[in-house]
Amino acid sequence: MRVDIVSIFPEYFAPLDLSLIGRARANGTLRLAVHDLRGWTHDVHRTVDDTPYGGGPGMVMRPEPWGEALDALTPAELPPPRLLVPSPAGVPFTQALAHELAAEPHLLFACGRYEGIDQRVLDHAATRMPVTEVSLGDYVLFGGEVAVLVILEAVTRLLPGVLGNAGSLTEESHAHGLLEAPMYTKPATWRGLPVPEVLRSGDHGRIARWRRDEALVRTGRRRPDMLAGLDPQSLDKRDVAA
Ligand SMILES: N#Cc1c(-c2ccc3cc[nH]c3c2)n[nH]c1N
Repeated sequence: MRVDIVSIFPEYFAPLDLSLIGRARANGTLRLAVHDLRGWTHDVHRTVDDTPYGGGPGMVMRPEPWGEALDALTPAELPPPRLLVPSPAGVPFTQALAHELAAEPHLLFACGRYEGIDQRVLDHAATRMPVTEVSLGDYVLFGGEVAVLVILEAVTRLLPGVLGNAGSLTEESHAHGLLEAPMYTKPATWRGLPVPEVLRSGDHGRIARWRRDEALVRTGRRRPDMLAGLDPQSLDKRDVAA
């Protein structure tokens, strides 16, 4: 997968040299480049923002640098990337969207700052490539960089070979529409607290049932909205009894 990121704070992405993302870059699974938007400005102050038409607080990111940046990163001889624009007004970023993005050959992230990017940048880009405004959640950040770090981590861990134990992907929260069950490791008793006996029973059928029940109960208590969204086909009669 190729990933390009455009930001006025390229140093925000230094952490992408670390850990599993760093390894994915080193082995070629992920080809990532970070670009400073100011490289596409032409004035002495390298200006990227201006006052909003119609008035209002703050500044808006100018379209010209963005237009030149997106042109430079989407050469006509290559298939267009999917443009992702973090925004409080975006569609929710979910595990399902992470899987969708993990199947894309080329992602291009546009990190806004100030009050956001001039809308015409997105409108014009949409004439040449798929554009998705995406939001991490219902709160407001200073800019898109943190969102890109989150999205990139969620997507990269889904790429083949990145996670040493691909089995993790099948049992984790949101992998099957539920929150994951509680996890335990040694010692068997810690500060007087024992590991649930079933997990030490060696009875894999009982263990699987216990984990499913715990996942259903935990999801019902913490995220009833997820239960409401579950495909009834994914439940069996034992789930109903839980
Ligand atoms: N994704 C996302 C966001 C943002 C966000 C994204 C981009 C910019 C550019 C200026 N301010 C921003 C806030 N706030 N909250 C979210 N869930």
